[in-house]
Amino acid sequence: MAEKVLQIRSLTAGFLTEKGFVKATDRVTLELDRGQTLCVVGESGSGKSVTAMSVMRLIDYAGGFIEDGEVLFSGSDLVKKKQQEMLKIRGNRITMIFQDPMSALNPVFTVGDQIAEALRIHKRMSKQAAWQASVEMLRRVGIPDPDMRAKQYPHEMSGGMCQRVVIAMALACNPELLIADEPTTALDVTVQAQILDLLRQLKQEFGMSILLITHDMGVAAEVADRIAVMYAGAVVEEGTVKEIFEQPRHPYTIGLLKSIPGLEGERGGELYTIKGVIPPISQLPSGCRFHPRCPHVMEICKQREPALLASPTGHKAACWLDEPGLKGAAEAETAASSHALKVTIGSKTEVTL
Ligand SMILES: Nc1ncnc2c1ncn2[C@@H]1O[C@H](COP(=O)(O)OP(=O)(O)OP(=O)(O)O)[C@@H](O)[C@H]1O
Ligand code: NI
Repeated sequence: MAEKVLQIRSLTAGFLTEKGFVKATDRVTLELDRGQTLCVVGESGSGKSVTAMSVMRLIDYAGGFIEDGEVLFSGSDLVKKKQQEMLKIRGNRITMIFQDPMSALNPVFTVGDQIAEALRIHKRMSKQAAWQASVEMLRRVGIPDPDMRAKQYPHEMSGGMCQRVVIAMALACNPELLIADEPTTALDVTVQAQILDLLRQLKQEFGMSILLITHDMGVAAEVADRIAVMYAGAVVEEGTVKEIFEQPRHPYTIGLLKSIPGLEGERGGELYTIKGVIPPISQLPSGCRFHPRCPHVMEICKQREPALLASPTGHKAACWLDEPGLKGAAEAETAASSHALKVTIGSKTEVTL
């Protein structure tokens, strides 16, 4: 069995509002093997960032809190840690990068100084050693002329270059886990691909694990080992990239795959959209949270919540269609209602939906 760097168990986190406690994640369970990349995908508001913020215990500072569950990092529960203890972990053993690199950088310090600062705090390096290490980090993230660049301020660099600096900062302390929340969303497509390549390469070099959050299935196809699909605060499907793309089990996942833009399907280029909107988690429907939008809804879906069940290979889905006995009827329905749609993701994965 591979060693687990992160085990999120039944994590319920949310915010105190005028209406009381409002959940943003609902019993989220996720696991990440050491050296692997887990992508968490889902529409806006599905609870991806709140999950990440909970792992970092940054949720405490965003007006929220963890109501229940465990976040085991290398076996110890971060939920039970004091913020004082988290200071030694955050920015050191677990680091995080965000969508907007500018907001992660301080405009009044040179980028070299900012990377060096992390090393001085967490690794107690001397000023000179930290500076040298930060120039070396800039080189490793593919910044040309790192000696000169280290002396520059963030505003003197492009967005893509700044994201490289942020990655250099995040990796300087050699973290066990990197959490990346939509790290390429703000960048243009070419730069996006370069940053994804860089993350893939650095994961190998540094032997770290990555939890990557994205709403983009194409990004997940590029970098993930495993993919977890979240819907309205809950994980509805989880499996290897191959399982998710070639044998998706949850109708929500199938909908997400069908709505990947820029793919040649047999539908004349028209983009598929999942009907309806994601409900606020405070107003979840009865039964399966996806049932009002599900093209295969059955009576039981309206009444009872399906459990997230694993197949023998570990591919998990929370859907009544998987229930033996219910499956036959549903398959007949599915065959009648769906047209075959072939999509190609990048150069690797071909899926028939
Ligand atoms: N500071 C906050 N106060 C109150 N509610 C919040 C706060 N931050 C997030 N939420 C709520 O928590 C839920 C989950 O939000 P979250 O940011 O985790 O979604 P997400 O999947 O990351 O979406 P996106 O793709 O838009 O980033 C949403 O309903 C959101 O409104
Ligand atoms: Ni988010």
